[in-house]
Amino acid sequence: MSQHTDMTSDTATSSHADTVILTRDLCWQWPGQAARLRFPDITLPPGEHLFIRGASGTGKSTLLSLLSGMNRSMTGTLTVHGQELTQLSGGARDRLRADRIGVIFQQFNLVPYLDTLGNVLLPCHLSAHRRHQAGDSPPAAARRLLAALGLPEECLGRKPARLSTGQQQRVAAARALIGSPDLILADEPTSALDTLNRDRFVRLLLDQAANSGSSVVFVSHDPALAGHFERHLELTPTMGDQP
Ligand SMILES: Nc1ncnc2c1ncn2[C@@H]1O[C@H](COP(=O)(O)OP(=O)(O)OP(=O)(O)O)[C@@H](O)[C@H]1O
Repeated sequence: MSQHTDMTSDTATSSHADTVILTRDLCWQWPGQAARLRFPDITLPPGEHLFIRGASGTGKSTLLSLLSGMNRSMTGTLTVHGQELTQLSGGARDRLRADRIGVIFQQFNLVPYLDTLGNVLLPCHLSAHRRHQAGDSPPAAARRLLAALGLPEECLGRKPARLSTGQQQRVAAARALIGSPDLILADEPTSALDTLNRDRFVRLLLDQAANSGSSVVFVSHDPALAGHFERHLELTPTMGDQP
């Protein structure tokens, strides 16, 4: 049986109409896997920061793939920015993600042939909404974000292969933040960093998200990061839960 601890619903104070994420009874089964992943319900109001913790294999990345619309939940309901993702086509979910969601992947997924500025500006090329939100000069907005995240100026023209892991992480964060998306999803982006840099990065990310009013869902196996977040959710192993 699935045993999750849901602390978001308990602390939710807003109505369901006033949410960035609202999920009920989500589950997913990967092809070839006997166990079905069942996820606790989430109610996340605009501008709030949710920390999702769980050991390796408990389904953190899978849950983010459902929240971002990359995969479609097999059951239940999932509303992001008022749109029911389980009812949308793959193309419509891609559109919603481009316009409303910034994703920081575990391995950053920077485009190797683009330099730092090119990578950060990518969402503005994929979405007119994000371009509009980035203001009169998206390149200037990108530079401001990168400076706020502590990336040295000399890195702006470099491709990802010539950046350190911590620098790549800042580029990935700026790419997620540009154009002030309603929601930022971050998948263990700090796993390669030491404790001091990890805490600094999380603080910078959350401060920038707060500046733009973006909600954040941050997943990690590391409980030490929980103190940076006002909302918490724990995923626990499914213990052989069968369909
Ligand atoms: N593409 C896939 N095909 C088949 N099974 C998968 C796939 N991706 C993940 N799984 C399985 O789904 C379960 C949850 O994986 P997931 O990557 O979501 O966990 P996680 O909590 O993010 O793990 P980690 O902390 O190690 O990144 C695991 O049992 C994993 O083996």
